[in-house]
Amino acid sequence: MSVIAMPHRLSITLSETKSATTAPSLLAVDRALSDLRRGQIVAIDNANGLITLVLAAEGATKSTIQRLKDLSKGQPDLIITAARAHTLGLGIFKYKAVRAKMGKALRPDLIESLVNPLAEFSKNDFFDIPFEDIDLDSGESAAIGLTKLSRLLPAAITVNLPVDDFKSFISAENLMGVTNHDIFGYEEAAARSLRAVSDAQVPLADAPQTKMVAFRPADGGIEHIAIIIGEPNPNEPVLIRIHSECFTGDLVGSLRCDCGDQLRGAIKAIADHGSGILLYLAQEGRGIGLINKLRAYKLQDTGLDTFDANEQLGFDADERVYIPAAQMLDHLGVKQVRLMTNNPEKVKVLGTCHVDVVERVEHAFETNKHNEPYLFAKATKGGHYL
Ligand SMILES: Nc1nc2c(ncn2[C@@H]2O[C@H](COP(=O)(O)OP(=O)(O)OP(=O)(O)O)[C@@H](O)[C@H]2O)c(=O)[nH]1
Ligand SMILES: [Zn+2]
Repeated sequence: MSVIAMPHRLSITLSETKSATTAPSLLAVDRALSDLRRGQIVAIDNANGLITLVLAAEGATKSTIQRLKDLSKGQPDLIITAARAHTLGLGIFKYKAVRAKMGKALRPDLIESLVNPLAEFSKNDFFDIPFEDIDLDSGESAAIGLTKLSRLLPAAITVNLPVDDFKSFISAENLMGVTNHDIFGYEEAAARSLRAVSDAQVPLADAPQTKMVAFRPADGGIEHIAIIIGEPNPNEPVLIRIHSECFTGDLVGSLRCDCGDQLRGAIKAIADHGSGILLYLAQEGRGIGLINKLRAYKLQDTGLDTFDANEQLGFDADERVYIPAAQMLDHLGVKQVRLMTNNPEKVKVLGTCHVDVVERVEHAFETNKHNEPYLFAKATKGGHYL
């Protein structure tokens, strides 16, 4: 470990190598995510003698479904979120995941129509399929968690089977294995393991005195960036912006949202103030990923608002977590912040992550005809300040 003396009063600790305390559970989840995205089956150990074999619903094919059947000698189910079930008109469910006992109807085309609101479907196709609630701590709930972490549509094809020796089973079948406990704890554990791994001066057009610090979790997963402008004094409230990644708005100037203006506006405002920090969090599309955000945009073009579109896809209206932001501020020695945001939820959630938000600083910009419906929905439904 080396402590880098910064030209300003903040100091950061850089990890020389990958942390020796790398949690094996993080690694297992990370590998499972990659297998899932490649259409592979993943095995979840539920620590109760039952394992859950999982295939992501998105991209499932006849042959991968057949492999799941062969491995389990059983009939897999389709698991969707309660949000998706609700938008399909299947009623209100108690927990967040719902089992569709599809039986012989478990075909890629019908799966697609159940999980993807952009696909054609007829309600007649599934009117006789039984749907039931799934316990929060089950392997199937963990399977939904894995698909969300994979930034795929939140739906999984699963089958449970009794297995005495999990390790031997996954090794014999050449499957990636992970526990449900690891999956449920992944986001928080990854955030807690964030370490500053690299930093450099990067003069910006509107803020020449800028340093960027890159943070990486112990499993080598998703990285976040702190943009430090000037010389913030950690003994006083620091002016900060916590900005969620928006490829379309930040990078290529999309007019559908206000992100680009907020990003550049924050940099300018911090530079004008003299010092502060912008945390650039890799949680594109309020945590659903770019591909799903584009799907949400397509749904919004049919008249849905930004929150309903997320729910049609099976996601929560906002899937973001702010533990990474709290962890980065902690590493930078920042205790009290003046937060530039119009989102009351950010202020509230940061408080629960032990960041003392002493002031909310308004951060609104001119609207345009393309982003007005989005900003209107955020204000009227999301409670954002205008
Ligand atoms: N799912 C989804 N995400 C969107 C949409 N429009 C923008 N986003 C994402 O929303 C996020 C906006 O992030 P922020 O600007 O940090 O947050 P905010 O909740 O608007 O709060 P502020 O601090 O007031 O800006 C980014 O990740 C964008 O990619 C949309 O229509 N659907
Ligand atoms: Zn945006």
